[in-house]
Amino acid sequence: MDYLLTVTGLNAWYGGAHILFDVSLSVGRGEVVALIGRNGAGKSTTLKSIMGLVDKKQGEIQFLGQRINHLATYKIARLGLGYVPEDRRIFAALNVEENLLTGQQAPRYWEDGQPVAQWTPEKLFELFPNLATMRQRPGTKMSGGEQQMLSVARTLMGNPYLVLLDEPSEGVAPIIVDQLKAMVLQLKAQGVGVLLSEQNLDFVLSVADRAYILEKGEVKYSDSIAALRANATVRQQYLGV
Ligand SMILES: Nc1ncnc2c1ncn2[C@@H]1O[C@H](COP(=O)(O)OP(=O)(O)OP(=O)(O)O)[C@@H](O)[C@H]1O
Repeated sequence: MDYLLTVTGLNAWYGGAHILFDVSLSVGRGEVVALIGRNGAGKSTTLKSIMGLVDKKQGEIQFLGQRINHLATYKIARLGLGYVPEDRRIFAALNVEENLLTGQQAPRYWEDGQPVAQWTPEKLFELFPNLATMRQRPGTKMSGGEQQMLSVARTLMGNPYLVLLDEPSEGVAPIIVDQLKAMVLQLKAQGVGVLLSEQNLDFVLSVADRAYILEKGEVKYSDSIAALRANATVRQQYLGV
């Protein structure tokens, strides 16, 4: 498989604290890959490192065959790597439509000339019907789950080849979790890659193709979702479920 993203031997530090130890992973076109592990395992740090948001790191990160290790975050985003941070970061003073427009980027094409999934506010309102009912609502007057949807939708406005999703289901009502699952599957169907950090195993089992389990900053297990589903010992040992 041609990978959209490959991470090889990634180490990361916050100040003097060594957090990630030789993390390697890959995500292919149309592939949903889960990064799972308990609180503090290093999932967010892995995604932040890929996006150039961790000051000190070592290792190799390639996106679409290009080394992105030393690029500024905004340049990485403009290459078509979308990122939805755990804390959502929507613009509180802007309404839903205005927030969406801040994420807008030009259409993109795969190497073979096929268009990458191209998003407009109207298409996103079909995908997230809740947002369609609050187009003029400011960010301050939205629930956490609605903000989560908006944060994902704004990232999709950049027509990314690949999206990094940091714990999208955390603290979100079940009906919105269902919409987020459907969204991930729709991205996959359109060939977009997804790297999903999640603690919600049900979410992972519903949408992912493969999974990596992180523990204390190291990849302890990596296999297909079918294998993870069948392996109660690994699930119990690393995830406690
Ligand atoms: N800004 C920071 N400064 C110092 N240490 C940090 C910082 N952010 C995270 N850490 C530490 O790095 C480790 C990994 O955290 P990280 O947020 O990547 O874990 P996670 O798997 O995403 O967990 P969670 O679900 O709790 O976010 C933890 O020990 C955490 O305390």
